[in-house]
Amino acid sequence: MQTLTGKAAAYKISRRGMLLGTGAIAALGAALGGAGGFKAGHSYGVAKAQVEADVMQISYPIRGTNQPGILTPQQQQMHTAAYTITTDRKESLIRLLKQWTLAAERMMNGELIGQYKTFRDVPPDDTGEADGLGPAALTVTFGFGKTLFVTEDGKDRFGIKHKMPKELAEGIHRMAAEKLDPNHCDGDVVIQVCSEDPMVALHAIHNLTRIGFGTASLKWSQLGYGRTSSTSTAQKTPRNLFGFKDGTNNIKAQDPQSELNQHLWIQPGDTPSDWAVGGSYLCVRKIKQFMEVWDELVLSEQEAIIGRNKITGAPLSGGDEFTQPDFEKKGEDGKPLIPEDSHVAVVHPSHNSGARMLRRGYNYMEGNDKLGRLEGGLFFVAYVRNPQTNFVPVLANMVGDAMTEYLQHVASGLWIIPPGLKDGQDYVGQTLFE
Ligand SMILES: C=CC1=C(C)c2cc3[nH]c(cc4nc(cc5[nH]c(cc1n2)c(C)c5CCC(=O)O)C(CCC(=O)O)=C4C)c(C)c3C=C
Ligand SMILES: [Fe+2]
Repeated sequence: MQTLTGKAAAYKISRRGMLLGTGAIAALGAALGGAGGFKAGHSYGVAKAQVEADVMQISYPIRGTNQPGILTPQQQQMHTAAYTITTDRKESLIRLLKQWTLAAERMMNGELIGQYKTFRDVPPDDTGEADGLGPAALTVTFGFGKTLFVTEDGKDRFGIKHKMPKELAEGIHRMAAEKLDPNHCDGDVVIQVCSEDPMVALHAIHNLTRIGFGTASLKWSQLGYGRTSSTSTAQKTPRNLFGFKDGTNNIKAQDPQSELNQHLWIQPGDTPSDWAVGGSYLCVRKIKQFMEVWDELVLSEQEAIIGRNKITGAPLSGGDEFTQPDFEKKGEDGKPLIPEDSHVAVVHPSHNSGARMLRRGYNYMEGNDKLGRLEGGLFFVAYVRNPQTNFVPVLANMVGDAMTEYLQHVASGLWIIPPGLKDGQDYVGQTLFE
């Protein structure tokens, strides 16, 4: 096993030593959106190609206080996979976590994960489909499910049950509008891969799954294309499949550290023996959106259901996209301008004991059903410090949400996210096993 090299810089663009930082994605948006004033034709084509090439060179480090892929500027592509650990031997699990960590670091650096072209008489270590593409802002984020700590029949196979936080053990209870497929829920280990390039994301899960053969078997996997949140103020707010701006009032990397500590990162005293300080919880809901029904609602109905203007994203109480909603403000008819059962009113922190979450979801589209209806929706992803205060009650409140009629929750999952890899550590989650 080779040791990890680590990276001191928060992130880098290797080619031409050009640092773009969180503005890189904004620069891409500005150039591609024409905001920078590029004229049509040759110069636009050259600029677009240049920005795309630069984005392919963005790389993030695996080492740090927190894992990458959470507060990292949200990338456009996602491939998330959940695995069943098929061994009962702790040493085999740790060996797998070391191999996964090393492979993740290599791929995040834009490197191949082992010998690829050298020996013609053995299968190459790397599956190869991202050769030459660059790191493309790849992040690999690991999480541990309840069943890694204790199996469904109560077995403590890795001797870590005493380190399972009660917030994970409680899970996510049954909710309104759900028809969950158990084969697509939870999992012993989850790996969330995000990138600006679809092939780079697919390649990472392909390689990691291959490394797991014999120790970890793929339970389910999910592709997401088109982010539905922003995690940095430098990013333009994207839209979801109902056509609304999504991710406006999200936790962002630029928020005060005190706010991030209160709502996002696990703090001392939160988990047994503090093994997960600097970690978080990953809460997932795969939500089918009934687009054909939604698309026939008149614009004002759609806006009343969300509580925001469809074009600008501003709250119906007025202002611009980033004005805070005023739930007291009434219209001429004496009713609140933002309906009480609108999505924004139901999930807003002011109606949920101040609870906030970092949303990091993706649109998905998986063909169509037998009646020709699109099979698509939102792969909802939220990171929180405590799922039982910051996620589950908000989700439960959606029973009174006017949008719920147009949704069906089809999958669900909860995992604890270990902290970032520290110097001297050689696998993600090491503090859990020591
Ligand atoms: C339990 C948490 C949430 C689920 C599930 C959820 C599903 C869901 N949301 C949209 C569309 C929008 N959501 C918006 C805001 C918003 N949503 C949640 C939580 C859940 N959404 C929160 C906490 C917030 C922020 C509320 C606030 O502080 O103002 C918005 C408005 C724009 C924004 O701020 O992002 C939209 C639009 C869909 C379509 C959906 C399920 C498919
Ligand atoms: Fe929402």
